[in-house]
Amino acid sequence: MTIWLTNTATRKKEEFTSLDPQNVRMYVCGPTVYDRAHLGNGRPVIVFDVLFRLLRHVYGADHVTYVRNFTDVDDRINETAQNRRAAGAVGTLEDLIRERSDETISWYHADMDSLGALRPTAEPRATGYIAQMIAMIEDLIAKGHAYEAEGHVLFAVDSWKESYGKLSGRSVDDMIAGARVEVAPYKRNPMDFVMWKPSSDDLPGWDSPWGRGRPGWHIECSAMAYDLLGEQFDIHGGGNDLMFPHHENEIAQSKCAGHGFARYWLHNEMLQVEGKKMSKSLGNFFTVRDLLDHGVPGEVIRFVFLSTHYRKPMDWTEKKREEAEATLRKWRGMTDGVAAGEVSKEIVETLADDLNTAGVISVLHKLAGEGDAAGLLAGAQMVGLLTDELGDWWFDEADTPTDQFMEKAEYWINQRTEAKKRRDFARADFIRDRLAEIGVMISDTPEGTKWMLNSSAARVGEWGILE
Ligand SMILES: Nc1ncnc2c1ncn2[C@@H]1O[C@H](COP(=O)(O)OP(=O)(O)OP(=O)(O)O)[C@@H](O)[C@H]1O
Ligand SMILES: [Zn+2]
Repeated sequence: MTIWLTNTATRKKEEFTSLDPQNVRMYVCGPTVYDRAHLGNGRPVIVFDVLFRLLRHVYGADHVTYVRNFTDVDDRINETAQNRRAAGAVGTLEDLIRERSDETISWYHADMDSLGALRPTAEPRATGYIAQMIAMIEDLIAKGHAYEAEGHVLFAVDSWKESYGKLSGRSVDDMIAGARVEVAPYKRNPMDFVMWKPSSDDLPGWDSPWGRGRPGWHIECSAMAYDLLGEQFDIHGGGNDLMFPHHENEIAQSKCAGHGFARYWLHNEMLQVEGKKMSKSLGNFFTVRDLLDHGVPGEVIRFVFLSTHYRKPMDWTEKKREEAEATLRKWRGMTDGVAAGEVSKEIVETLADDLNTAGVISVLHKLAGEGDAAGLLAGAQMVGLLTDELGDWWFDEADTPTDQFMEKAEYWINQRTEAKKRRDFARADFIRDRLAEIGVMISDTPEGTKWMLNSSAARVGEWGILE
């Protein structure tokens, strides 16, 4: 089985070979944990989850290491903590920062679990690797690739000028001409970037050979990847918005430290809103949680993402949501109670062709059309659809109320109406609450009391609790 991946570093679709098939290693840049993930942030999570699943399928589940970090050193996190302190929250700034990061990480886990993403093998937090970052910076200074200036340590792009910019295909001179670079007086070249910066007393900081300070963003990924995956590893991923400067800078630091670093670079395209990247800074975003809270199942979100190839821009539309939901309802109905068969060769080959998830969905439609429920289930599960974990939004026809259930429900709803007429509100509320436990959700409307079945209620159909 050959996996083909489009390597940004060469701009070609290449045959993937692993350095060590016993331990295939992948690093993906994770979120900065200052706020809820927006829908766009969900895209790389799903794309690299699909790659993780494919690698596990081909090399074996125990032979793949997937690292995705949490960036928990960031001025936006500091700001939320400072605001909380200003609003009267107790604790040191460090405590409040920790609290904010912990909270954001738990939201991130809950939201990404809802999209059916497997947890990576390791999820390092930048604050746990400060010593490794300092060691790497010292090494780069010793090798002549970095210099200290006014409490900052900067990477000297001129020390690696011929290679800097290769990934994104620009020369240092082009970058200077095109970029809005921060021109700090202590920079030797305007493209030099910060690896360490000083912290004032009201900011988090760590002791270092250059005084109390904190790391820049890029060195975090270089140091964590080195520590957890070694000098060289197979795949590095992230959104294409990170290609420059973040990935370019990771490469410069790691290569100049003498590491082979990543062999294949994969970048997902952006989720857009009216032609622009969905992003926090543009304010054109909604969160994954917003959608889930509005009743859009995580499985439907996942399906919509899989319908577009990862290297194409896409947007979120109501029409896509509807179609995804209708398809999933049909497939769930077809595969209910069915045991998964073998994953077809066609599915694996399609997926292995540069993660052609849209192609996989076409094959799944074909299997559904042929009535091959076992094959459909196995193929869908290969890309994380139709799994048990994602199934709780759907219930099968057998869950629609029987006549007997309907009669009972109507009877008790009438009892409640009578109780309300008698102004026996305690009794009315008792009946309403017991009905909810049984799975009868009622709402009082101007047209009278309406109800619907909630088949995931705690005690569906246990009428005894009302007698
Ligand atoms: N609109 C988008 N579509 C796809 N991927 C995105 C989008 N926006 C961000 N990402 C990806 O999400 C991951 C987490 O990014 P990060 O935490 O830096 O985002 P952020 O700073 O919160 O978001 P923003 O880019 O909106 O300011 C990165 O891999 C990034 O490439
Ligand atoms: Zn990174």
